[in-house]
Amino acid sequence: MEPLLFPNNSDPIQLDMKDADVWYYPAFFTDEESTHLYDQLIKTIAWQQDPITIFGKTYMQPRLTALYANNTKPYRYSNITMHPKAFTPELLSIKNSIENTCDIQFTTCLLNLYRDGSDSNGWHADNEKELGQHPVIASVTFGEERWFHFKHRYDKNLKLKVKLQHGSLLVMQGATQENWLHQIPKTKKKISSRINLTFRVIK
Ligand SMILES: O=C(O)CCC(=O)C(=O)O
Ligand SMILES: [Fe+2]
Repeated sequence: MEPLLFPNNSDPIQLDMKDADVWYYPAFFTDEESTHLYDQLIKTIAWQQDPITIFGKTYMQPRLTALYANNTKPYRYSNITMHPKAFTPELLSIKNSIENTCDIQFTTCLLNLYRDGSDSNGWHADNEKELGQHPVIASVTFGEERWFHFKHRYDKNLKLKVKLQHGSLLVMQGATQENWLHQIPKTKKKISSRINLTFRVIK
């Protein structure tokens, strides 16, 4: 798979993906802001590790997660039901910055903490019923860079990977979740932690 390489600036790049609408902002937040936000989020978020059930088997999730929102609506995926906590000041400020760009009001943020290269997120689409049709998912990275893989659900020749940089924003919208799956694979490299925030609208 050919990796995509990007200049280090804040101009958005539309990924060349059939049946999808995906934008990448390599440096949405400055390096300094990103490091500050990483340090705050590591300390202030209520990170938890939940058991998940996939095809009838129960495992511990290979990463830590947390859910925050401006309402009390639960989010259900992989047989887990998460109940949100109220947005923290840092989450509200990040949400505000990306809302100005995405022109949409997010209700909810699902956070992931990949502690090292053995933490991962398997192939899936963000297509839960409560996200509605054609959801906008805005995904922010702080800390270690990780590869983000896409594969088309029906045209098996179509795949690509993007290295999500410290301070970057990836926006998936339109029919992306209907037609593509995504994952964060494990890596054998000795790497440190990555925080990911995915802002969503829960109806
Ligand atoms: O960590 C990431 O960049 C992806 C997270 C993700 O796909 C999800 O939480 O649905
Ligand atoms: Fe996802």
